[in-house]
Amino acid sequence: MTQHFDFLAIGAGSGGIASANRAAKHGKKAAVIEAKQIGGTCVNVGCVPKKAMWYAGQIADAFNYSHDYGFNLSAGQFDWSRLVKNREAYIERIHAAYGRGFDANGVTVINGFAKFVNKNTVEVNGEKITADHIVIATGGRPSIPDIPGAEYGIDSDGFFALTERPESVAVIGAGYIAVELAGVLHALGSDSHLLVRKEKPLRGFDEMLSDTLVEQMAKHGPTLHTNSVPTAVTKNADGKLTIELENGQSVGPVEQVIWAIGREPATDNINIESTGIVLDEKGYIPTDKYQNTDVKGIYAVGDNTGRVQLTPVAVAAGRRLAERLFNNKPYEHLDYTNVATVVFSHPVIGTVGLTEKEAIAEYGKDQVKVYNSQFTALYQAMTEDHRDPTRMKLVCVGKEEKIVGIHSIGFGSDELLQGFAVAMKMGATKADFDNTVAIHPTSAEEFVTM
Ligand SMILES: Cc1cc2nc3c(=O)[nH]c(=O)nc-3n(C[C@H](O)[C@H](O)[C@H](O)COP(=O)(O)OP(=O)(O)OC[C@H]3O[C@@H](n4cnc5c(N)ncnc54)[C@H](O)[C@@H]3O)c2cc1C
Ligand SMILES: NC(=O)c1ccc[n+]([C@@H]2O[C@H](COP(=O)([O-])OP(=O)(O)OC[C@H]3O[C@@H](n4cnc5c(N)ncnc54)[C@H](O)[C@@H]3O)[C@@H](O)[C@H]2O)c1
Repeated sequence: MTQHFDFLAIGAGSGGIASANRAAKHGKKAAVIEAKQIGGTCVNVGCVPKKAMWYAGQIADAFNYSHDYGFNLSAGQFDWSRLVKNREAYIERIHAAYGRGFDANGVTVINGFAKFVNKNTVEVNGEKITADHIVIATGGRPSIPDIPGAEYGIDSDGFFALTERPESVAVIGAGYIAVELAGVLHALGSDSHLLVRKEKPLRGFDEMLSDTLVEQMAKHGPTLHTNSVPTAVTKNADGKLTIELENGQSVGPVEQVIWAIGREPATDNINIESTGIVLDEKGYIPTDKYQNTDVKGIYAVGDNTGRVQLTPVAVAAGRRLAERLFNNKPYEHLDYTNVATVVFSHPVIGTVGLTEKEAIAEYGKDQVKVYNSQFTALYQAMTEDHRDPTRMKLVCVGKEEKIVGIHSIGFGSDELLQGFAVAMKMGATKADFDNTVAIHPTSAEEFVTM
């Protein structure tokens, strides 16, 4: 018999789970269909395991500082497999918590791969399911380049599957994932190389952030190879890998090659054509600001819409969709501007709003005022070898100096940003920041004392 739901989410990742739970809380008969593991990318092969590995890197850094703080310690033998075991056990606890949440809300979980039959019907494990409202929340997957030997490399999913620490590794890419994984591997003792196609990583970020990252990487980070476009990967007799570059040079041999060159939407294999939806040229699902596709009753949220690819964005879009559909809020939608984000690099970056360049392009040079600050965080000021500068920038516009960009790199930049992002979203000016008494001694206080 065909099962029917009020609301059906294809994909139980960040967006699917959030929307289905919210629909069920409003009394709707809701279901999620998941082909792999509940929690999707973020929980299983993204934010969560990445942050656990990043914390391991932070602990390794703390060992390096410990002597200056009076301890006679060294990192000693690091057991990668124990870290992975504990990380995966934590992820299992998250799966269980999601299960309890579904039970409490009355959301049905269907395991299997869903394909559309028509705009109201999907097929899973040979069974048909219909729904009044269907949200496509299928996320994305890592891209692999089309070059000889690319298959010798692994992607971020493969990184999380590693059961041993590679002695040497080349990470290819210049975005979030590349700098995060290269930074973690370096901190945990692998001989790490980061290969970027142009002159530096994180080129879309404020120059101050990317330049500081490059400067500190040169002192104690992975080896950065700029202008390095891979053309082939070759496997040597001992199993090690060498990356051939367009400029005639090569990098390697290394034990592992990790591709971190971007992600593609998981929309190509769900028979979406049968619904009448037409994908854009990159395979993303076009949606309006209400997450509506061109077909009535079908919506899309999260990474497969080609907007900001972050978990809280998928969650917020999914929840707002359910609020709009089932809680009498016809105009509820997500504002995609000024989304704060953290790059868990070494050192960590927190950023929200416009870069200095973007602000000048949008408002004109005479309208933009920038405040910069550089200092050594007290945590590192105590250490002999790691007195790296923390750098912060406020980008302000107009006579009233409305804050349109907040950028920070250095110890604590991750945790300090959220509150400042609230202030910026509320329209704070530089004077509002100045009127706020500082919390001392912290790094965050620098933003109200510039
Ligand atoms: C290495 C890495 C680190 C990241 N770190 C961060 C971070 O620190 N902070 C942050 O905010 N974001 C981070 N992200 C991004 C974040 O994980 C994504 O933005 C988020 O998971 C997107 O959620 P989603 O619901 O769109 O898709 P996903 O979480 O990818 O979920 C989609 C789900 O749909 C399932 N699925 C796909 N097709 C079907 C089908 N036909 N039938 C049934 N099920 C299907 C998939 O198996 C998957 O479980 C990271 C991503 C990666 C790869
Ligand atoms: N901390 C976080 O919040 C976090 C962490 C990881 C991922 N994410 C999200 O996931 C998304 C995907 O991350 P990502 O790092 O895969 O993508 P990305 O788009 O951030 O970066 C991909 C990089 O690969 C480079 N590249 C593309 N093709 C290449 C090629 N053939 N050879 C060499 N380099 C190539 C690009 O220039 C780009 O710099 C991010 O945009 C982000 O939204 C967020």
